[in-house]
Amino acid sequence: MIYQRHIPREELLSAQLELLMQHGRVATISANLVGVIAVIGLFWPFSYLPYLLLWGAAVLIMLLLRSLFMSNALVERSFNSSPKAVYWQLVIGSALTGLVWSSAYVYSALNLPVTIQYVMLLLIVLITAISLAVTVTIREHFLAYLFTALWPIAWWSLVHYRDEPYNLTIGLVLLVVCALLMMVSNWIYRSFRNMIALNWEREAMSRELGDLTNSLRDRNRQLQDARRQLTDLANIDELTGLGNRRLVNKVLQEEINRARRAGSELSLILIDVDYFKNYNDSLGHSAGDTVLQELSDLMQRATSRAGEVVARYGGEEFIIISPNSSPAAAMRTASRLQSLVLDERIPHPNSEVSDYITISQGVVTVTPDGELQPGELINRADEALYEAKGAGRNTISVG
Ligand SMILES: Nc1nc2c(ncn2[C@@H]2O[C@H](COP(=O)(O)OP(=O)(O)OP(=O)(O)O)[C@@H](O)[C@H]2O)c(=O)[nH]1
Repeated sequence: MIYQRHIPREELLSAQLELLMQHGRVATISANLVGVIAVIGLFWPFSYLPYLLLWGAAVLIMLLLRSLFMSNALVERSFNSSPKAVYWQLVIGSALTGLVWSSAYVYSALNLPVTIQYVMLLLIVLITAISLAVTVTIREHFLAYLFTALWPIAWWSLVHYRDEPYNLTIGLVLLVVCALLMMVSNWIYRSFRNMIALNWEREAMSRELGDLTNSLRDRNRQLQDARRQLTDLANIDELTGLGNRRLVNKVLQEEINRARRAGSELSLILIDVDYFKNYNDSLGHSAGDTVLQELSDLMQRATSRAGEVVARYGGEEFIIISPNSSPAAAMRTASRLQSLVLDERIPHPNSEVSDYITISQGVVTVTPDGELQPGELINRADEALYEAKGAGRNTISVG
């Protein structure tokens, strides 16, 4: 489920701070640096040089500290851990820079030719415009600058309207400019904030989508496992743990196809317990079950060739599918199984052939042609088994 989320205030502030420092750092510092150089150039002929240089050095140190602070905050990502602290330091830095420019203007108005005063005003307006463009992601950062740079100049000009003919105009125009800039900064700031919030929401949603995709992938894997387990269960005989008739049909078809392609031999051994009905009747059905389980273990021990499959074909009938197996090899497997069963000496109280459990086996080997079907192969093995039964049981007959 995807929810419409709204960016938490702290995260919004962190994102704004990062944007401001990434994009505003170089531009703000460069604009102020150019301003300092311009002031030194303009004031040079009219001021006491050591004081001017001292002022320039102080402002440069402040700019350098501001730049270092921003670089540091970006590297250590302190705007994430303590955004409020970074916010206030940036706002204070901005206010201090504004004060530098308003005081420089007042100084020029009081001590320097009027042309220099106007050039200063132009310079400060330019720096303010640059500041607006690059630092407005934090509105207060820009407003702190505006109210310490242009705002004091406006009021100073109005108060000293008699000193210069244009002071009144400058004061009034600057008040209007300040009001306009406040409106514009508010408008740009809102756009930025929406952009950041939208971006955050998009990232949050894509993160959630990623989580959803992962959990869907997990569920899919679980379903596939469950399906595989179900298929396995459907192919397994519950009593003996061997493959069942369903598996025999599937494997036999596959092995016939493979042997047909490879032109190789395929052997089948059909096994039946002798006088098993009598055994059940004498010792009970559950004793019969135990015998079937013991025999299935022996069959697995008797098979050793790669790809051989032992399965319970039904009732007390078992089957061994032996790929790439010659008649001689199949006969060896059947003989080994017969010996193992006899060696086990499982008492049979009512067998006409032995005092112990015995089995009869029908063996058939084919090199499948284009026509051979699994059923035909089973029938041939069944006929051989029938022969073995007819020959007195506890025997192996080859079909
Ligand atoms: N205990 C037990 N008996 C089973 C199971 N499945 C089939 N049988 C029994 O196996 C016996 C098979 O008997 P028949 O097919 O008459 O053959 P037989 O008595 O073994 O005689 P021959 O095969 O001719 O030697 C039946 O009594 C079935 O009830 C099983 O899962 N457990």
